[in-house]
Amino acid sequence: GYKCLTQTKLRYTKTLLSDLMINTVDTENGKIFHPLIAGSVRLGFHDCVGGCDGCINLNNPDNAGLDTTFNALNDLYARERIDRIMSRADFFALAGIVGAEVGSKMKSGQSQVQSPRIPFHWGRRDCPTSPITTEMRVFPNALGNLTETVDYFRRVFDLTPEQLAAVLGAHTLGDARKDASGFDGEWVIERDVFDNDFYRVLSDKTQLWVQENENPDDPNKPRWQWNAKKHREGKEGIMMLNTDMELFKNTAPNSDGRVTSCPADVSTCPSSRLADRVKLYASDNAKFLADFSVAYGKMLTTGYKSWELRYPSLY
Ligand code: HEM
Repeated sequence: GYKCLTQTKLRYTKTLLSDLMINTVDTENGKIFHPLIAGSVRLGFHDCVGGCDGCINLNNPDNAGLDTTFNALNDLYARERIDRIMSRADFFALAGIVGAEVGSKMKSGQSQVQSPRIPFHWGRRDCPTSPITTEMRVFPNALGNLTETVDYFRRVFDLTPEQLAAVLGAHTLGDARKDASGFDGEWVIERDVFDNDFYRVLSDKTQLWVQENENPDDPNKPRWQWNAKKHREGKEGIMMLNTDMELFKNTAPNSDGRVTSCPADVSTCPSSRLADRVKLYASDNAKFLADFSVAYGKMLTTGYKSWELRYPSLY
């Protein structure tokens, strides 16, 4: 096991991670983005389902799309001998934290940045086959309704419904891909910027939310999602998953994820019980970042008793 982690070594590892995230770029539709920012925040979450253990099963379809981030982080961990400093599970959790921090600084033309402050404790243990595993963990169903999602996050992460509403704001980062999850599009225009934009877009009626199936040819794998008609003229596809939309609207999807009550205009469905939270976060970025930090920080300690994880020491 690891005996101690100093603030100095923690700061050093965080710098390696943020440099990697800033220096790794990709382009889509002629726009540059930093895929490891979103990927790291998602990986931090996925590694902690069933307990944070530094082990990912890339053959689980719910991990589709994580491979780029997984490989880049594992390369860094090996190349810089971070295995001398912390477990891989600690490293993945730290990457999630750094992803949110770097994303919060990606806003252009902003004089004063508001950043999340996610607590980092260390002492996580890796599974014996780290970084890979054949274990099949169960991830939330993107076609599901609010009750299912609230139950999942209470059971798996001990989060309250309000904390669920806060962590889903992570979807302001990154995108969903046809060749990964089968869903398609970005949640907001600026996919690298971590702020409360997810809630502003979600609660914006002028987006004209319409439910569409992105995979109509395979009846066994429906991919119902909410597309914003406002942006559909261009290539930019702004979308929400059912589970995102359910934070704001009570859409009553059936078991396939299809909505029949308001598919052509979500604004005609009634408000969900978390709609006021969505509006609160939409109007208050500092409050969102504070609540996100607590809830995501809690997710990143899943599977450990409080005394098993420690703050880094000063010396
Ligand atoms: C109801 C719960 C959730 C569902 C159903 C869900 C589902 C998904 C899906 C389908 C994708 C697209 C994957 C792809 O096609 O590449 C995605 C991406 C993402 N998710 Fe979630 N997610 C949930 C909760 C969360 C949480 C709690 C976090 C972190 C706190 C998170 C962070 C992300 C990020 C950052 C991406 C973008 C990844 C990238 O661009 O590489 N998600 N999620």
